[in-house]
Amino acid sequence: MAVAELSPSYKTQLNASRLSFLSTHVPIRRRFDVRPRPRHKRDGIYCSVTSNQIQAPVSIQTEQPNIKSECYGVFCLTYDLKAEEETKSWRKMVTVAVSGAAGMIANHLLFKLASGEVFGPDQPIALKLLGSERSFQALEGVAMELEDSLYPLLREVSIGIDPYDIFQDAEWALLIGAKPRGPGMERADLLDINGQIFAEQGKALNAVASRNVKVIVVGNPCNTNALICLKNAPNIPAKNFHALTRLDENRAKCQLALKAGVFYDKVSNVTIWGNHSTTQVPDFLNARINGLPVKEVIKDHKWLEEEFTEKVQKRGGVLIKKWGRSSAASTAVSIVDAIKSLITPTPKGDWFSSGVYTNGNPYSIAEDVVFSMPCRSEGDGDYELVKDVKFDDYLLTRLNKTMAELLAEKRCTAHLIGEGIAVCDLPEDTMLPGEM
Ligand SMILES: NC(=O)C1=CN([C@@H]2O[C@H](COP(=O)(O)OP(=O)(O)OC[C@H]3O[C@@H](n4cnc5c(N)ncnc54)[C@H](OP(=O)(O)O)[C@@H]3O)[C@@H](O)[C@H]2O)C=CC1
Ligand SMILES: O=C([O-])CC(=O)C(=O)O
Repeated sequence: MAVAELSPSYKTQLNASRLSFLSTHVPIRRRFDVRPRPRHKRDGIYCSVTSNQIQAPVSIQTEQPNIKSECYGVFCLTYDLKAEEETKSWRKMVTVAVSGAAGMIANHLLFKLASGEVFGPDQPIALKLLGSERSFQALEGVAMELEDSLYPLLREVSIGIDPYDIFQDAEWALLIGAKPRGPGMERADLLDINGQIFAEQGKALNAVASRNVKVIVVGNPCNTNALICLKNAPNIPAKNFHALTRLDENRAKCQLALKAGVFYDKVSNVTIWGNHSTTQVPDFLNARINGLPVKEVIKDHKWLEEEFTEKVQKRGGVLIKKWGRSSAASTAVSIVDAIKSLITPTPKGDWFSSGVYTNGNPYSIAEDVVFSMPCRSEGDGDYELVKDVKFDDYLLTRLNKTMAELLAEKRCTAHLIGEGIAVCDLPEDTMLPGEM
């Protein structure tokens, strides 16, 4: 299945005895074994997991023809880490799988993950990058850039096109890859095409990922993709699945700060309710500026109800018009924020937004959908929904609209979640933030 490749630059650096060691004595072990290794042996960085269709040039033969995959490139090097005192205080490796890894968002995100910015300066990381035949070359390019960045914490990188390989033992799965909606494409078609991707990835996570994997779905339509993914992964707690609405929260905070003339760290308690679409509801009723209710600080309530809400809902589309492509850097930042919100205790009195499974929610939101709601975490990867939030007629009317949209998306993907035949009666104006 996998074909070994030694990147030419490394080939030239290796002396003959090392090469002969690699070609004959590479210990055959699981690629993603992250247990501490005796004698501080370290894998190289770059390992490829490919399917039969991908013809990577062969340069290392291990003489065991039945081996499904093997290390290659710099990933095959071994190092004596005895001298590296700092590694003694490092934590156990964390394994992070990323789909759409050759895409624009991933191109920002991967380097943040590898740098230690996300999981901390004592957290070694294994990155497992999922692409496709279409993107495999680009994926190799991404892996090469990761190699060349010499991140001390980045201990393993593997690339591949089979989610059953790439999701093996994943503790985090950041699902970014999804087909963009092309001109003339019906939203129902988009839901179906992407839904199939997420159904397959849900099955793969169910089969091979860590039982406590945390899944953040970014690829759009992310709420319904997350629902499809979790429904296809019955052995993983539904609570572990998130749809990314943190970018919307960040956008809302920015607009409120701008209007109030304060720096955005003064804005707290911002909830995005519902779907990551133009029906999303940025909640200014419960949000605070300098600890005060937003409505006491921003007296222009018409602006809040009309301009602010629409600005947040359509920010993605305005940016696409200016930039010519959708938000990538700020999305990557918001994925980092979303992860950090789960692995660090939420500041007292505050909360964060995430699209999560609605079963058991205290707000009377329909069960069995993925809906963005206010969450708090102890920093253990888990979260609880915030109970003390207020509702008024304005908020409730909009909550009902975004809920109706999500229920329609769910009906439209019934065939992917084991609920029979799909019926697509999506509201006409169902749009992603980037579509306008
Ligand atoms: N939730 C949020 O807040 C946001 C979500 N998004 C969404 O994130 C996703 C990724 O965005 P971005 O990284 O900018 O997009 P890119 O187009 O740069 O990358 C997307 C990746 O998706 C993969 N993909 C999977 N299936 C298909 C398919 N059938 N056809 C084409 N490509 C496919 C491709 O990788 P490969 O070939 O390797 O599979 C591609 O590299 C999009 O769905 C976008 O709408 C964007 C911004 C914000
Ligand atoms: O619509 C898109 O693809 C981009 C998007 O989600 C956003 O900018 O929020």
